[in-house]
Amino acid sequence: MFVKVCGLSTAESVREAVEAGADAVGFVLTASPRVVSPSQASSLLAAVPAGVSPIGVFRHEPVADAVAIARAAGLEWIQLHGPRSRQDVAMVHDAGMKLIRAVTMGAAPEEFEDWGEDLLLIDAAVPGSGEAWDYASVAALPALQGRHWLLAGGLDPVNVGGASRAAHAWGVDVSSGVEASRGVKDLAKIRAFVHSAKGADAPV
Ligand SMILES: O=C(O)c1ccccc1NCC(=O)[C@H](O)[C@H](O)COP(=O)(O)O
Repeated sequence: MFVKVCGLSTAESVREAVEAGADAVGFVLTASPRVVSPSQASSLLAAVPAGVSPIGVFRHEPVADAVAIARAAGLEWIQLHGPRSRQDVAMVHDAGMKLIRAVTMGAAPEEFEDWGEDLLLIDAAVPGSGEAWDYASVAALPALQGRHWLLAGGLDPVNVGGASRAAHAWGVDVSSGVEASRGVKDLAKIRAFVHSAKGADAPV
């Protein structure tokens, strides 16, 4: 199970996610209670070892702006929320970067198709809201079969196992569910989430 922990803003929280076994860490570079500046994100990279992917998260920014900001921060991966096109995916790759394309669980069927992104992320209606949804509703979508995609929205250390199994997810992403209060990460919850998620696809 691939695990991404998002909305990290301190070196301690990055280290906790990495030591727990996270595969990716997310830095929010758009309007959010979790926002970090490009220079803060750049500093946090010191706590990210090779083999763990640091990802810059954007919402309404045009692709060119997101690419420029991520590049200034030293990031090679970006995560784009908001309405996007196949041309946007190509622009990210033409810039030499990798892409997580985020769609909401109620998106039109064509948005779940493979547009060439490196990973698809299926989220609640409002990103970073901590809002749970009917995870099983995407399990049988033909466009997802055999794909690498991340489940997000309202996950926490307790529900991640059942949610990922219900959705047939390849990986998971969390932010609110590992916080003590909005925008403030809880180190014990980060560790518990990564361990729960990593154990979720083990035989029971
Ligand atoms: O975290 C935010 O505030 C945010 C703002 C704008 C775009 C994306 C944002 N977060 C993305 C994520 O944290 C995750 O990809 C995902 O939405 C998980 O959210 P949560 O339900 O809080 O676990």
